[in-house]
Amino acid sequence: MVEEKEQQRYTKRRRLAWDVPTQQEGQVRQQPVLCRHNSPPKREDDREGHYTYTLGENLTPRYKILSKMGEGTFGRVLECWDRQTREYVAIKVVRSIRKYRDAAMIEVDVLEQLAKNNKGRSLCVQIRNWFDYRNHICIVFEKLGPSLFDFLKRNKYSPFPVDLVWEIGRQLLESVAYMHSLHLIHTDLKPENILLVSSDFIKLPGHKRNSQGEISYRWLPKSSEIKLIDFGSTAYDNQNHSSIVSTRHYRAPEVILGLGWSYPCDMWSVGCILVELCSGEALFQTHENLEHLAMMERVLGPLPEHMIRKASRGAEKYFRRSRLNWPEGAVSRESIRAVRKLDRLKNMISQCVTVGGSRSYFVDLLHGLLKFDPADRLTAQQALDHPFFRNSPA
Ligand SMILES: Nc1ncnc2c1ncn2[C@@H]1O[C@H](COP(=O)(O)OP(=O)(O)OP(=O)(O)O)[C@@H](O)[C@H]1O
Repeated sequence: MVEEKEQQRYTKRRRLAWDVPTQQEGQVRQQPVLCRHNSPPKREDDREGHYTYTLGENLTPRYKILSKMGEGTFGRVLECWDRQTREYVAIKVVRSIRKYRDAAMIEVDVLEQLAKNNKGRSLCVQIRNWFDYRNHICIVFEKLGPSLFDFLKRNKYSPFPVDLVWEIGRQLLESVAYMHSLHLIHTDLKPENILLVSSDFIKLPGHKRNSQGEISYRWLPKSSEIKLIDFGSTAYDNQNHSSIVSTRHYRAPEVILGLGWSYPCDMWSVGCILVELCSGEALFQTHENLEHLAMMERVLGPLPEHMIRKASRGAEKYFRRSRLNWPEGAVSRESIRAVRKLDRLKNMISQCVTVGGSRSYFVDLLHGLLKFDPADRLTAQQALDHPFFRNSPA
């Protein structure tokens, strides 16, 4: 499922989710809907087990399908009109394949736990309903805005201002601290799974001009309020954690080395996300374990020897005489160049954050989140108590 996820990220990166033309939606809304409250005739699912639908038709008599909002490994997310509550909702229609149906039921269970109090409801996407329709588990969510990834893309991968990173980082850590307090580990934190609550944004003139001398514009969210989504890979603390988890770029070293993982794997992902928001680009742009570890060493220094010694059978091949087999083991010159292009964390951040005081706190926080040894990594609560968050960046 994880390998599929890695490929998915690339389809995702090309996909326009948030900027789907509204014209399409508008056309659909104007179409007369025949048999308003009937379900369409039953059709075959597509080859991947996705539900086949046409915009404007019903998903059960209650929901009318308006547009496609996104797609992931588990299924498609459709914008629908809920005739009963008279509100727009986002419905994840899960693929009709056993493993995804089972994972969806775990997601429903997790969502119900998260929604037990106001805090959870304000930090994580709210589930409104769920049902089993034509062998597809359908999870009805409150409708949220674009993901942080959509926003980065919209801004041509230019960095977020540091005060926005501060606001987003604080809320992200609060959601993760809340999940951890319920003994839940998200395991798939990434900018695609963090949604802005509102789709409203403002357009500001940037400092730069393009090659034709025109001013370039940048978009900023009107509200920085965010919520976590996608609990399909969430794990309970009491499970055996030896499998490969997380989308590649946000995957912690203990996962790659096969050392087993727990709450700290989420904290590593948070560290990678904060750097990405600040620089505009994924910190570790790689598809391959040895290159990934080499990138980590380039940015953060050498891996601790005790972690190398404990590396699983599958990961031993990345080391020679207790050190990373790099650059000797590199698959290509491009790979060596990609690693060499990276700078130490402190220097990377200095280029993106110019405000002196918050910069040194930020670097210190990131070093705490990106500690190789999961036992030394900051917990979500410790990160929230870090001076970076105790002092306003402005
Ligand atoms: N409540 C929501 N409101 C608006 N958009 C949403 C909502 N939930 C999901 N989406 C959109 O649908 C996309 C896919 O959703 P989600 O990540 O839950 O699916 P998935 O199949 O579990 O994905 P993954 O492959 O990452 O596990 C999201 O990236 C987002 O763009």
